[in-house]
Amino acid sequence: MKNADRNIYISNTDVDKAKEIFFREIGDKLVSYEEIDVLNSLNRVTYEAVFAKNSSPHYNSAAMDGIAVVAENTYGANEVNPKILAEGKDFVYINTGNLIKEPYNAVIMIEDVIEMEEGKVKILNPAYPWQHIREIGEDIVAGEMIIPSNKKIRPLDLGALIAGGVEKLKVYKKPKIGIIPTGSEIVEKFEDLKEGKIIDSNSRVFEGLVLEYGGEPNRISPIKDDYELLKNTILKAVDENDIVLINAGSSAGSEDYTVNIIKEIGKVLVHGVAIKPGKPTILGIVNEKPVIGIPGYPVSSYIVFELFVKPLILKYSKFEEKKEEIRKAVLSKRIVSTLKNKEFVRVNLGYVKDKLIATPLTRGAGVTMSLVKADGVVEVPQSSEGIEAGDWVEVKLLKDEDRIKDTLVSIGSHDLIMDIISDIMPLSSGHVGSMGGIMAMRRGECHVSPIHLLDESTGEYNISYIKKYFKGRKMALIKGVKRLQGFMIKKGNPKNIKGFSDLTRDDVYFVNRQRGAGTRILLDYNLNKLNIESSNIKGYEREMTTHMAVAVSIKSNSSDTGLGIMSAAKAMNLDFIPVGYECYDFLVPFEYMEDEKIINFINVIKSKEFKDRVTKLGGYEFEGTGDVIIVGGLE
Ligand SMILES: Nc1nc2c(c(=O)[nH]1)N[C@H]1C(S)=C(S)[C@@H](COP(=O)(O)OP(=O)(O)OC[C@H]3O[C@@H](n4cnc5c(N)ncnc54)[C@H](O)[C@@H]3O)O[C@H]1N2
Ligand code: MOO
Repeated sequence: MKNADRNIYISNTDVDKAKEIFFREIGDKLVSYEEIDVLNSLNRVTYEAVFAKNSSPHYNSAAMDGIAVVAENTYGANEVNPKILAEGKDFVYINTGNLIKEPYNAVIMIEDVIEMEEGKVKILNPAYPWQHIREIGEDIVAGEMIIPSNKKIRPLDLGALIAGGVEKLKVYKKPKIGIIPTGSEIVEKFEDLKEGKIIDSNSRVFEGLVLEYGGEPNRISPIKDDYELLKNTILKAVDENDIVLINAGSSAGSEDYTVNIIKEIGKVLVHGVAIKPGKPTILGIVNEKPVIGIPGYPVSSYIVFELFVKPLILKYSKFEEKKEEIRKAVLSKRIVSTLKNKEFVRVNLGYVKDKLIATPLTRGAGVTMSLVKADGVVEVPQSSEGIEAGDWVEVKLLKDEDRIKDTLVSIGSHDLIMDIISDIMPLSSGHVGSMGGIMAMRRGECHVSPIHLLDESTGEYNISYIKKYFKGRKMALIKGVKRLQGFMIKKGNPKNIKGFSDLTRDDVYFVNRQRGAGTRILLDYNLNKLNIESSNIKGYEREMTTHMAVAVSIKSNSSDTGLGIMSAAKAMNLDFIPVGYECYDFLVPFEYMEDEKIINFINVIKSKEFKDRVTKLGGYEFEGTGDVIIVGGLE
């Protein structure tokens, strides 16, 4: 395919400008209402105020179980001169809710009625008119407004509408959203998931979001990249829906047809928005209906949905938009950005003292998990080339702030046990290596730093580093786990790797950890000891930030070996050559030791549940786990 046939001329329209162009074109013409049965009205939004047809109660009714009497006939009753009443003449028995018939005008509770012979009762106190009677309209008076316009009907409102005799009412029409997943590689069923195929997850996310925002999703099965087929599918969807979403095929691939089809059958208002992720967004109109081409990557598709589709659905459904909760936070890790676009960076959040700390998550547009794990989103403006660690940023909360307040913030070395801890207690875990953790702790940006730093002169772990970097400050080291470090290798060890000296072989490709990672220090320590030049190791410069990333690199044949923990090797079904146990401990400023989050944390790592689950990972030992060593301060 020639470039001329591809859509390589994607624009870079500012996001606010794109919204303005799009929403101006759509206007209000599509908002409409329908009259529906009250029984189907839950969660719908009223188009106009609803007034009661009937009063409730619509007859005078007994408010208590007892007898109905004529109040005036009971006057003068007292202990000395009780009144004797005859059934059928002076009173009738009545239950709560029963109709009060003429001439009765008061109810005496059964507890105050003394039964005598058949058909006779005695009362010791008079009744006053209308006592224990619910009069007509006590609750709702016919003609009274039950709920105003633009109100979402809750179960309680539904009750009041029915009580008020409302049988039908006008509500905003739910917008129908046609959802078209596209791509020859996209499959719907797990059994079709062969190599090169991708399961359609995006359109399921859209379905859920459409429902949440008050629309009616009409999803179809994924369709192949075929111009005519896609064109006809879009035309049909436009015919049957109010808004049409086409997922993937929005960029410059040889089979990205969407933009040309919309051009042919309608109008493309914008192709290319200055956002990351989400750049190749298409905003178009076909037969006066909005048609949106949403980029295929899952994170891109979610962000584009939230930016352009959500406000559109809300405009029709009149569901109220939840107020955005914006907070100021300190960034714990640098974000590099470009001047080309506004970037949406997913972050973990946690409060350290009164400071909200934002730790950026992976930024790849394909990493759905960065959204699943995110507590908030930081928008890096187009005018910014990045944000430094320690800078203040604005963050939009995605989770409840109370939960964020309960979250323990950990920044430092990565280990699989952090996932287990975060499954037992709220934990935000940033992976920047042991030294990165120490730096973050010095800046006051975390409660704990998992570290495993080998002192090359003494062979001891962690203590000397704490003394060096926290001079004069009282720190606590919570003993964590002993974990087995070693070489991860492919199953069966096809390259016959035995130890560090094999790393310089011509046929061995190594994958390294980032500078400052404890595992990197362990490697350099051993290379030094054995007089091995790092420049002779192929792949020494390739840095990964987690053990699992190293394991994946070996598993996927990008490299032959790397240093890492046994549990990561086991998780990826790799073989493992042990190098030795190291101490993976948790550094905490002494003043936080009373903090409930730290107390909880210690309880968690001492717990049987934690130890059982970690043991299953393989390669861990528990020696004094949870014990506290005080380092520094006034000794
Ligand atoms: N030469 C260029 N290449 C690309 C550009 C560009 O400007 N020039 N833009 C890149 C960006 S940014 C994005 S975002 C993607 C968007 O691509 P498309 O919208 O055309 O989508 P595809 O290429 O078909 O798919 C991308 C990715 O998403 C997966 N996918 C698609 N549909 C689904 C679904 N329903 N559920 C889950 N995942 C889905 C698909 O398999 C791909 O992995 O283009 C870049 N390329
Ligand atoms: O715009 Mo794409 O969504 O950055 O990956």
